[in-house]
Amino acid sequence: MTADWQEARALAYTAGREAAGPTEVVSLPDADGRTLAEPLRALTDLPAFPTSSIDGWAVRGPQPWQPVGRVLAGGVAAPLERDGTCVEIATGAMVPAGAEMLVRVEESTRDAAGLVSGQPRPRPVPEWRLPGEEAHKDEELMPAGTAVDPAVIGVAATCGYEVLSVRSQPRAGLLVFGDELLTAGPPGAGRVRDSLGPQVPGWLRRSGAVVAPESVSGPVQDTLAAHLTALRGALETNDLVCTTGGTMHGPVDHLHPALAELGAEYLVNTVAVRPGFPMLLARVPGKDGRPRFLAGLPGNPQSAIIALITLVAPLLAGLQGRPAPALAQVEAATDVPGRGDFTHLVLARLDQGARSATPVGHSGSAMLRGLSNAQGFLVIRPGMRATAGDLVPFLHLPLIAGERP
Ligand SMILES: Nc1nc2c(c(=O)[nH]1)N[C@H]1C(S)=C(S)[C@@H](COP(=O)(O)OP(=O)(O)OC[C@H]3O[C@@H](n4cnc5c(N)ncnc54)[C@H](O)[C@@H]3O)O[C@H]1N2
Ligand code: MOO
Repeated sequence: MTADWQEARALAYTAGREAAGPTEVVSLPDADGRTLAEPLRALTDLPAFPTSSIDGWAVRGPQPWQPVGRVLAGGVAAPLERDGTCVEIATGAMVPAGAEMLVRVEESTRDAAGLVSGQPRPRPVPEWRLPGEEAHKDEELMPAGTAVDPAVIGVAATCGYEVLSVRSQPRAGLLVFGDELLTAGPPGAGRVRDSLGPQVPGWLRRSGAVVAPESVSGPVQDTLAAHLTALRGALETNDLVCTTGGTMHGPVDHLHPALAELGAEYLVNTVAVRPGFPMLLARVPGKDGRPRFLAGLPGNPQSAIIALITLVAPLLAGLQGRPAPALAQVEAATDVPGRGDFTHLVLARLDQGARSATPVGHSGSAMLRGLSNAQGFLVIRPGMRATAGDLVPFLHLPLIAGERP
């Protein structure tokens, strides 16, 4: 049955969550781009000890102060036991017990006898960082499901972690269907270039999947036998197999018959969205007991990318244990028509501040020029239309920062 667009996204996400991959323990550098499988907790107070934020003197009692030692970053300071004494201290060094103030070196003097005088900066602004100022021991700093980026890795290192528990990365493959497709040279004489084989792996990777080069193949011959062989092979080694084309019921559309042969269970079979209507998502039992997924992307190139961000991106988010991809809200810069009972996804370009979006040209479902000029889609829900100035949901393409400024 045709699913509502929002429901289809939710179904895909839930199916992914239910099949989320096992946990792996990886080194901090290898955790980049992965997802926390457990909350990240502070292992100690942070800072773990009172830490000088200046180069100068740690002093006790009234001045002048007799220097009795020196403490550098990395050292353990002996306590200051008597009034009228101080130790020389470096930025990052542990403040000795007994110290009452820190005096900056440039705000201090030494007399001929070596005694130090100076003006400590008045409290409550101490010149040192107090234990627990940034985090308390066992405090949750980030929940499970957090995407690991370089800053998260930095926090984990600050806390003292060497490894992180992360979700395994879903492995995805791609099978391109269509005897009319060329893999080299310009289109003509009834044939078109395959524009999905070269681009879909990039979108999958940006959505968190690992795509091995040997898991991308096509064009697969337009016969049921060839489809079955290719699908069985791809499902052996991948958690998710995307196919392009053949989602309809034309004379050489073999996807549905192949799914029947494989005993696949449809989670979504057509979505009330324009473009992209014939997209599908199915689940196939894996030999190891874990389910495999099959996403059928329609052949029209823009429709295929819409199916990717409608079904595949939420599925991959679920498989990685991440939150479902959220919609933004932006102002429609112009009037945007609806599509009756269908959700209308309208390729649009965000303005500099990403507050408003303007539909782009060349956005037919068989075209890709508009896609390469947009950051995502304005979402016009069934029965709706937008008037310039209305706040409208916006679905981002999974672009990396800086890719479409
Ligand atoms: N009788 C009907 N026919 C069609 C309907 C319909 O409702 N009734 N819907 C149309 C819509 S909408 C779409 S979308 C397509 C989806 O069809 P398929 O998924 O079966 O895709 P194909 O027929 O294989 O190809 C459609 C179109 O896309 C071109 N194509 C396919 N793969 C690629 C590729 N990798 N790179 C570039 N271009 C590709 C293909 O040559 C066709 O032009 O069905 C409509 N028909
Ligand atoms: O639904 Mo088709 O996917 O409009 O081009």
